[in-house]
Amino acid sequence: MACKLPGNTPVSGKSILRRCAVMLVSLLASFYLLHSLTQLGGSALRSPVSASVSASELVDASEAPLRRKRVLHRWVVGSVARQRFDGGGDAPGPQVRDAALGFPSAPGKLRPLGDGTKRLPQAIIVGVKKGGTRALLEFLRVHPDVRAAGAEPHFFDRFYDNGLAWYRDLMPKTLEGQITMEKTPSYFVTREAPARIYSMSRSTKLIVVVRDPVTRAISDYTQTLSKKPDIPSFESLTFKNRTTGLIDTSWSAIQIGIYAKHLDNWLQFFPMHQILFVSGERLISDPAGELGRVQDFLGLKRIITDKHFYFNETKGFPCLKKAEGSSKPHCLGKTKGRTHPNIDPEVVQRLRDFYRPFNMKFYQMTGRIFGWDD
Ligand SMILES: Nc1ncnc2c1ncn2[C@@H]1O[C@H](COP(=O)(O)OS(=O)(=O)O)[C@@H](OP(=O)(O)O)[C@H]1O
Repeated sequence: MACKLPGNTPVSGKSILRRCAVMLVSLLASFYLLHSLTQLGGSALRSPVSASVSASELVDASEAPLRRKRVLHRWVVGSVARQRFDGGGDAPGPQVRDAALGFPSAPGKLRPLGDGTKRLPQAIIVGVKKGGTRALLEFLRVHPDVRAAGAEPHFFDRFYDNGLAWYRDLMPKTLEGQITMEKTPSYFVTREAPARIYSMSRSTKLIVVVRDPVTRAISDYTQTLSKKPDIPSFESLTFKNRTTGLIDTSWSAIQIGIYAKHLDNWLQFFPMHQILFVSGERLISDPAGELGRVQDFLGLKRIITDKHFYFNETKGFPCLKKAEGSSKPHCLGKTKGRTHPNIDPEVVQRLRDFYRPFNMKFYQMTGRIFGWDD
């Protein structure tokens, strides 16, 4: 390698050799440093992906930034945030995602990462599917003393074998005095759920959002239809035998709405005063009113009031003026508030007749007339 010195400065041969050696050493040192840095950065960013990425994920280069964001995300907030993304119909809005990532999307109640402790939930929204459970949780998390897992953990029905430590790890960190919450609507109809929740903590507060079982069934069917457009009609699924008019109570869309029967199961473990029933209908017509009851039940200061909501004409539902950790208005996503298909009025009437006695029993048990049979 030729060694030239800048300018025409007269120098001795020995001095040239010394300077050349110094330059060579520093050049080698720089190369080594650069190499180490790229190795470190490269492997750190790559290894979590290579461990979990599938071949199909690798083909689309346009996905790369998103994937990196996901990896970063996994590092920063772990499984809690991961859940926030995989909720299917319950996918959170961008502000919630940014908050989960620890990005300060807006001034609010975001605290530096690492604050607080992960705790098992003291209150759980246990049901019912299509009752309005997502709306309730999104509204509740506006409260500074409520922190909630984003997506549905399904611990007490699907993942119980994973153990309580696994479950706790899904929870957000909370500070002293804050309530940890989650919602999984399928718990309400899971036989084992009451005993399991009881064995976690007998003082767990339970919330059930209930809705007219007929519209709930149609809503449930609408959701299934959106995923599997080829399923039989609602009318044909409703009956075991259409001519005899025998209702198929084994169809989950019908079964879930027999609230009195499921509630019986919970009352074997929890006293009535530990369960709050929220009207899905009132949650739409008077969200602040229902949220007032929920805050009282949870022992929270009534912070969420009328001022937090506005009625969005396009959505046809109440929305938040400001979502948690954001200064922007926030409505629930497209999967909430779907248009239902028209159902044969005779079938609807038949279902109303079917549910009436169960509804009456439910009103009696809960001490609240929900008005589904007016
Ligand atoms: N504010 C607001 N915005 C949008 N949607 C609202 C709201 N409040 C209640 N609802 C009703 O919530 C229904 C979905 O209930 P869930 O969130 O419990 O569904 S799920 O079980 O989690 O899939 C959903 O049912 P569908 O109308 O059938 O889509 C809504 O009627």
